Amino acid sequence: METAEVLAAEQKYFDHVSDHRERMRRGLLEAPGAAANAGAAMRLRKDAEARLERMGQPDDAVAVGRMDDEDGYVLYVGHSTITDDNSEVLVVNWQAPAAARYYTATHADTGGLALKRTFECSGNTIESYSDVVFQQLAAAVAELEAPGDALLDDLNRDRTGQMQDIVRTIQAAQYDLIRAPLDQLLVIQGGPGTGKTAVALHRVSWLLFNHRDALSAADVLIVGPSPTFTRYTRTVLPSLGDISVVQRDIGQFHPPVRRGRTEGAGVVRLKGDGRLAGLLRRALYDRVGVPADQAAVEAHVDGRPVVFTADEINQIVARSRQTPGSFTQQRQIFRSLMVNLGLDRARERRLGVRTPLDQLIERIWPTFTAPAFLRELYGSRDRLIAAAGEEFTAREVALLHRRPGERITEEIWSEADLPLIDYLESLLHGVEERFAHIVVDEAQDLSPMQLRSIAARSSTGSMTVVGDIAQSTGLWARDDWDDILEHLPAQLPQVTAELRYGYRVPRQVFELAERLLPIAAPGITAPQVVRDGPADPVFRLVDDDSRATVAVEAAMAHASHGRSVAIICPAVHRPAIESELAVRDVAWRAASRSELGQGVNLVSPHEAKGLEFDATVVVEPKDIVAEDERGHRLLYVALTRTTRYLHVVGVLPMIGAAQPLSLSGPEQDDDLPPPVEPPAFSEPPVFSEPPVFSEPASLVEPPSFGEVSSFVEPPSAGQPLSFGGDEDSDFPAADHRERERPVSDFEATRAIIVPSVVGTASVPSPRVEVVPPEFRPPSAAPAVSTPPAPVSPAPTMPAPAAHTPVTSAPAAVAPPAPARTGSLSAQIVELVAAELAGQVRENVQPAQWRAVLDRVGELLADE
Ligand SMILES: Nc1ncnc2c1ncn2[C@@H]1O[C@H](COP(=O)(O)OP(=O)(O)OP(=O)(O)O)[C@@H](O)[C@H]1O
Repeated sequence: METAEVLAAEQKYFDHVSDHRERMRRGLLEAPGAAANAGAAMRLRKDAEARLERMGQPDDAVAVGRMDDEDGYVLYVGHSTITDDNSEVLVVNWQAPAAARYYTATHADTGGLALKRTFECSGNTIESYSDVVFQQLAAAVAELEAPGDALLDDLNRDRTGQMQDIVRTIQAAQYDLIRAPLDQLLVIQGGPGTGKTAVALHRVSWLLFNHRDALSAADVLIVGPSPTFTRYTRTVLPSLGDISVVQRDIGQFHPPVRRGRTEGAGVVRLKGDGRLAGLLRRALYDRVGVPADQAAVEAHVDGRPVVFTADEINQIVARSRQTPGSFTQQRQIFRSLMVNLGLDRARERRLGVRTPLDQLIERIWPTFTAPAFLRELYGSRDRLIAAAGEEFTAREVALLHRRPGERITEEIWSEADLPLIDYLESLLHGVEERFAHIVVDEAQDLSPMQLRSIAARSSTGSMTVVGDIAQSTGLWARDDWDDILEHLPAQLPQVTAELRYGYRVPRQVFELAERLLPIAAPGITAPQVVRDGPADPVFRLVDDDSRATVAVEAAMAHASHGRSVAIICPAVHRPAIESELAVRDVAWRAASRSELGQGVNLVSPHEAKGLEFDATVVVEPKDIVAEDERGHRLLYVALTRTTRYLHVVGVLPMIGAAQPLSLSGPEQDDDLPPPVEPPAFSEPPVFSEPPVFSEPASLVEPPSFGEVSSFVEPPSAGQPLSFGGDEDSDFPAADHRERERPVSDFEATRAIIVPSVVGTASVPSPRVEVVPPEFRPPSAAPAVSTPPAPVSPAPTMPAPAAHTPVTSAPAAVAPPAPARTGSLSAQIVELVAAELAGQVRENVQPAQWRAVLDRVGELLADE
């Protein structure tokens, strides 16, 4: 079939499915109103809300792709299952086992698939498609290893400041991690842009769907490094239909306190140290018991003194402390034991014991709030010394000591105090909110005390921990995952996996950034990038006066093309950049206020972690390097935030005398307005000899960051300095299409695209006309805890009109069978028994019946 015919046929099918989706939507909206009772209505409403969310908007594409097996059976894959009037499956949910082959099929193991088609849509209108023809793969692998058009199109799209789902183009290696078993602590290591965050979020959605008996949205916690990051990622799960997963940033685990104290690096580092847990615990229990210098204590019972010896009380304290539970629970035990003792002592006067003993009890075993306790502890050198024991030096104790605020309400807390308050809170009261699965993103930077906060919230030890050692910066920069894992739960197997292909950063940019790796993170293998970008990085030499102007103009030029652009700027240059933006009346967003989007964004190198933009302007690399003990890693982070364009703006030497950053020459064409005139240096910059800029960037091999003298060659005598090259070609053409770069062993080529060209005539059109009686999942089924059952009723596809008409009549919806083993059957029975029975009695309308039957069909299809 010709491309146009295929498109027309597919569109017809999409329209047909869309009609059914709207019918299902109406049914869902009406269903709660027909429930037999309020409880049933609430259940139906909750279920309907989640399904409506997953279903998406009426103009969203009904499917992301389709697969045809070798027998010509066809199944469409989408965000949600859509069935027709007869409960035949038109589109199957991406998380369902039946959809697995769409993601797992490779040229080496096709799983019985002949073709995989991925659609590019605008709304529910198909704009193009790309086909993977598996039969041709093996022969073509050697010559044509490249990512597919669908993936490239997704990677090249404009960024909006909100992360998008990747259901359409999940790669096989990513899919393996998405559906990895629940009962483990899975570490996903991967370089910048390898899809760690995307995989972790899709994994949550997959787990929720496939373990719905054991896991509900409320059982899952996602922890990000900052509010900005959480805002950036928080729309992905709702777009997958998972609306109520708890997403927090690491600074949110504590009772409400006033934040804003700044502290020196030494203090911050010390407060993150795992030894603090021991110190706090000792300090807390140091407050319990009869002071050593007292042999006895006296209480008054009905006005008469009653004496208790220190020994007998301390024995009760010891007994109470042996009982498992929080400080507060142990205090309850202590209190009841003391009351009994008091009653014994005042046997003849049984009344009146309670009030006076409570005062005594409070003296021996005081009650605290976490902030109040910590405030007192910081304020008392003696208490700190006592709790420090042999584990801390005098200098460390001095670092912790501080003058408390006048009142507890006036106390200002630092970020490093928060995990300590949280830990104290857990000692005092236990952890109220615990989760069966926790995702930790950007885990490589977390302090032991932060990791402890997270670990305390795990009820099972099941976690997905993602990060990149090469991007580990800050005071707790790590070189090894073991340093992180030792603070996380160990009751389940700890499994480490790696993502090896970089999807975000274009080749030209990554070739620059990866030169930092030998210094920044020796031993870490760079990810393999999957595509070329539209332009080489642009280097702009500036002086102190022109830096802000050049950076802002570069950003404005990109913003004028509707791109999201980040000025990644070290703190020392931020005021100048802000005032330049103000002078030019440029509206901009601050990552520090969690605002990200199209146009100009101002982002610190630390805030940039995990984020991405269409273009980035990295300001003064040497000052980024100076901003962190692992400054080269921080620069690596900054350089790897762009999906397309990179500008580096700085004075020479770019990252310090010992590690010059390469300066390249003229950039590729762009239709953007010419950038600002490069600064005119009255004298050569820091080097004795300035570098050449006259050659195209692509010909100038950037030097290694680690080499002292590997700067590009000096210009020939008399040659004018041409910073940034051809002034009219500072930006690449806006519509310049990124080139596909052949990548050997690219994971997508496990399902390699042959020929990955939209509608190419050489692709034999797959047969879609035969509607099989059933579409069975592959025998190599995904690793879920229960083996996938054959789909029933069969998710057959009624062919669109342009296709050969359906040859077999769709099966009627069978009445729900009695409960089999397995949750889905149970759910179906529950639906039918609890809802339908009631509805029948109440003369429910056909549309409402349909909603329930649709649900039954979906459940069966998903199973
Ligand atoms: N299979 C895929 N299909 C389409 N886009 C993808 C795929 N995998 C990753 N991406 C895209 O690549 C970009 C980087 O992904 P993500 O942010 O998850 O990477 P990361 O490994 O977490 O990066 P970082 O280390 O910088 O935090 C995102 O835009 C994401 O949507």
